[in-house]
Amino acid sequence: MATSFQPSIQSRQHPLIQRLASLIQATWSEMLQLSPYPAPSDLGYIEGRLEDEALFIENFCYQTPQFRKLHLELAKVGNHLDILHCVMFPYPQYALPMFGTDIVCGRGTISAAIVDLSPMDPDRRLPVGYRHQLSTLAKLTFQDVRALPNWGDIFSDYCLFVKPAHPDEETAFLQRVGDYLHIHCQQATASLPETSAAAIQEIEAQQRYYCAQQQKNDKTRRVLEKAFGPEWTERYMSTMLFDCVG
Ligand SMILES: C=CC1=C(C)C(=O)N/C1=C\C1=NC(=C\c2[nH]c(/C=C3\NC(=O)C(CC)=C3C)c(C)c2CCC(=O)O)/C(CCC(=O)O)=C1C
Repeated sequence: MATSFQPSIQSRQHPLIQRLASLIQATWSEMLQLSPYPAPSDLGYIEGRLEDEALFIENFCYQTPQFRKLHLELAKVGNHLDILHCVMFPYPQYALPMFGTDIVCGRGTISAAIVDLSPMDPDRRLPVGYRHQLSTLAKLTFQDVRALPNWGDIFSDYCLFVKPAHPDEETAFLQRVGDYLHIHCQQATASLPETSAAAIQEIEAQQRYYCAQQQKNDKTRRVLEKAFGPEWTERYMSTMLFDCVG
């Protein structure tokens, strides 16, 4: 498991991915009490073959008092597919949303840029503190807003899913990810753990549902299966990318 934020892949990826990876690292380092995450040692830095191209994956994992796992992943397929993936998994004792962002860049063009604070509440609403802070953010307009897939019922009303049309939209997306991340870290470090077993079980169930839905993303699965096969991909998606608690 890589333990420093000096990714060897980052410097060869699309500028927006490089900027977002740096923003995530800076925000985590400044706002959270990071400690190393004990992850499977064979999943820190991975190489595979996708048809006749190399697939490189680099994983950075941490934990904090509120989050059982902070996961930043940078992936590169040959020289035509760059990916940034990030999910923050709260301990089920904390009634916090799941922060997730994904950027997919094909042949130098960002085709998918998504960020969300996904509610873990049964009524699928974010905590009132989040809604209050999010409502103060300036409204953004993008030329190409993308439709969520069917498994995307986990995302909130604040989900931003776009294909940035030009560098200004890439910067606007980056800044909005920074806004969500800042609000999330502020809310998380101010939150107190639940004590009710029933409430904790409900949060755990919601987290399992989030992971189950994310594992239905066949666009992710297909890229990984081509390089590593179905068995390895199933293990990777269920233990590294979207490992549910329990
Ligand atoms: C918080 C949200 C979120 C998180 C955390 C997350 O992991 N995915 C998330 C969302 C999300 N991703 C999507 C798409 C794609 N994902 C990949 C691949 C990878 N993405 C990875 O993270 C990895 C591991 C490194 C790989 C390999 C590719 C190739 C695409 C197609 C690109 C495109 O459509 O232009 C879509 C659209 C799905 C659809 O329209 O059907 C959504 C909604």
